[in-house]
Amino acid sequence: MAATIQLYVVASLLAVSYALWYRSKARKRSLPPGPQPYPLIGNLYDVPSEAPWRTFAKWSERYGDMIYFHTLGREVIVLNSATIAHELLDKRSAIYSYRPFFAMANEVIGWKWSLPSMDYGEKYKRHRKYLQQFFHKQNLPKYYNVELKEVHRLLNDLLDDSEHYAAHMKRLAGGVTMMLTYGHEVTSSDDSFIRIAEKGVLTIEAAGAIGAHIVDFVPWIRHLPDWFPGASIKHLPPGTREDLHDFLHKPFDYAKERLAKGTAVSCYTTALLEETKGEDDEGVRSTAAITYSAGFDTTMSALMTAMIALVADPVIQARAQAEMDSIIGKDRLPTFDDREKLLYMQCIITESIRWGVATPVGVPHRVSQDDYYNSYYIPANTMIIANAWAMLHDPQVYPEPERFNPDRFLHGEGRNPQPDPRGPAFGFGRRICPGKDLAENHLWITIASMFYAFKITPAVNDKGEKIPIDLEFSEHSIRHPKPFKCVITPRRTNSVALIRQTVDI
Ligand code: HEM
Repeated sequence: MAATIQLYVVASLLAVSYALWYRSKARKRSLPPGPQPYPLIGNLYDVPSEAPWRTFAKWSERYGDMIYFHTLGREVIVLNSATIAHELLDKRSAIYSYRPFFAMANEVIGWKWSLPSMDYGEKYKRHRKYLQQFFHKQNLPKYYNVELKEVHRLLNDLLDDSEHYAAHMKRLAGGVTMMLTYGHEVTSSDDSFIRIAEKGVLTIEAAGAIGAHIVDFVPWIRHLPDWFPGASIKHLPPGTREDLHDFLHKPFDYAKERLAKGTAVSCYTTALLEETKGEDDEGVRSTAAITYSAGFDTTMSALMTAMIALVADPVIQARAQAEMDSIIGKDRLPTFDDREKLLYMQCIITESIRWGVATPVGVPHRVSQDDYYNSYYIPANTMIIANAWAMLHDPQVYPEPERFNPDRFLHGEGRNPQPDPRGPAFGFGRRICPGKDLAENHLWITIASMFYAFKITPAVNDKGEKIPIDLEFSEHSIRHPKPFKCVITPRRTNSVALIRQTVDI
């Protein structure tokens, strides 16, 4: 009898082991291909901390456009093709709109209120609705006057002090956000709200690359008491929490106070405070703060990208100016009404969005349940990275991808325009960037106005020779063209008068 039981136990153990082995093998076989992992750490050392999107794009040559790897137990799938990203993230957005949990950024530093890192659910939907309704394409004409005012201020600043053009453009981008969000007017680069916002956004840097911190892989470390050996890993630079707190609260309190006193300038915060009648201050406060943290740096990147491209290529710049002269004439500055007619300028904006790829890997998504695509198995909770950089620099889709060439998007007889880059550039499905139309308006009116009013050329050295423009980008999670020097001169004799007239308007 005992022998029978023993035999039965051994047979059962063998059967269970075989089933587990078979399951893991079958699972492995049907996962998308990817680099060979090491035991336990997986592919931790295969993913470079600098510009991983380039490495992911290279992997496509070996593994195809859907690549699986894992690091310390976190499963990741990279999508290098816009078609696959569309199939999964757009068409199956009901299960692909979740976010991975990033313990360091969300819990340790305290960014869990922020929409881009918030998981999908009721609270997320409410916050998203707030942003979406205010920044809906149909509502944007209401904000044209704010944008025009800021752009005209920029033109005046460039006349007064063209050397610090980058600082003036920062003031412009920050100024539009602060006015639309809090009704606060930014009059100098040294504005106190901008300083608060800059410090607040910097706190995220304590997280290192998002998802690269040990706490992100071993989340329970965040619960260790500070005195516990090893807990130092979650220590933050002094002032981090205070800076983040000020960023969230100070501008919001200012707008709320002014609303109570009846002196508020109508803006995102006041409109929503009135709508929610004091029942969701937290939602209004956190979505207001996100307009700066998600919108400022990305918009700056797009502005600088378009600018450097036009400065580096005088032929493209002259062509854009000739088109503007033919549509606008010579006696007024551009307005939003000109946009539809300026087809080449529209292609410049589209090409800037493609060429610069401000957010090369966007924000990762998470799939909430097991799924299959083209017979590949996608395990529940896998992090999905849409590699916009690979999609927008794929030579099969965009020949000579490193070349800035607005003609790719020209329509007309005999032309075959290349795919619109806005999908990959602004993200997918229910998570698509809610500020995309605002950002594009901003980009359009700024670039059109600057190049209508000024001729902008590379700086010259002591010998009068042009200093070549370095078209390299700094490859952070938001890509920026490296700083460059240029000469900004009024384009026509009446340009100064046209710009100065705007001061009194
Ligand atoms: C050129 C400028 C911009 C670019 C390239 C850009 C790009 C992106 C991308 C790629 C995402 C991730 C989408 C996804 O998860 O699939 C995103 C999300 C987001 N963006 Fe933008 N963005 C820009 C400007 C703005 C502006 C001006 C605002 C503010 C009004 C904004 C607010 C947001 C928010 C709140 C999210 C999170 C959405 C969510 O998780 O549901 N962005 N953006």
